Amino acid sequence: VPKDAGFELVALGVEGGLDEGNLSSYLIRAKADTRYLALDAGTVLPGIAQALRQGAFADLRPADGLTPQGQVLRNLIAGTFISHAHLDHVGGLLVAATDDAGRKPIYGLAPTLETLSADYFNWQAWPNFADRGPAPALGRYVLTDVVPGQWFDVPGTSLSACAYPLWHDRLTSTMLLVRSGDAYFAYFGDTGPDALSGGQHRLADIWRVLAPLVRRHALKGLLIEASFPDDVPDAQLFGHLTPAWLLRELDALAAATGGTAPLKGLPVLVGHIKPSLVQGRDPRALVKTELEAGNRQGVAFVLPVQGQVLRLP
Ligand SMILES: Nc1ncnc2c1ncn2[C@@H]1O[C@@H]2COP(=O)(O)O[C@H]2[C@H]1O
Repeated sequence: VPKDAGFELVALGVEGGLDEGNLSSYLIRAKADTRYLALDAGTVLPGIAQALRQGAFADLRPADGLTPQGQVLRNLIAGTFISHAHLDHVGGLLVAATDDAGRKPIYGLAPTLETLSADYFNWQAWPNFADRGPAPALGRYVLTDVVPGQWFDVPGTSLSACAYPLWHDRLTSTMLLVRSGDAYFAYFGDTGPDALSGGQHRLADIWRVLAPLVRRHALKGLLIEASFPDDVPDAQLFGHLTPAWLLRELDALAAATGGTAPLKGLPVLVGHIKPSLVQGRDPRALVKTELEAGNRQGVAFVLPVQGQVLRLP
């Protein structure tokens, strides 16, 4: 294994709602690379600012008369993957678009990009910074449909990636499997458990894909959601996971790999926890406690905080 294998992740936004300054967005790069692929874009510029305050992007050199925040946005983000077009996964990209560099790819499944185009980049909700839709199409972003199960390269990086559909209530969300050399990382957009999906088996299909990678320790980690603590009833999950449902899905991954052993120590990053407006309730603490209490597979749960840099060797 080359010593520069593996990934670096920067958490730009980690929460599952309510705080528009801290919504799902992560940057990922291969350790040997300079540039990142953004994984969702709920909160972008405030997340970059927070990461800079915490010492991220240490190799940044003054360039182009830009602020450090501007350099990261314009020069270090090579493209963006959108798991689904919900506002809390695209808002940061839209707001930053006025000052982003072109032409950058936005990757997503066809229906996701069609929603982006029709409902945001339409000159009514927002100027059309995309390369399709109502004229003039400014072309700063190249909407790039990806096909489930088909690998594509991310120009400007050594990454390639492959999308898999996920069940998310009334729409399709996406898992992106990211690859650099023989190192893999699985980024899950919002998803509910197979058992509540009305007979779909999106996660089971994905566990079958990931199992051989887990078995030979090529999967360096995964990032998945646990939106609500366990006391939220199934009928109010709206296509999301709780710790109990996530733990059951990890059992399914273990079964697909042929046992618990390969999962020991696997970094499982957990995001999209929804803050609560109820006095005294701390969903983040509840989710963490519930995950640790039920950690039958011995994975390494991590709850990233905004601005954190995570290294996955
Ligand atoms: N039927 C519903 N009733 C009330 N709230 C909902 C309903 N469906 C979705 N939501 C909320 O709307 C949010 C949209 O983003 P999320 O999927 O993260 O989480 C969803 C829930 O918090």
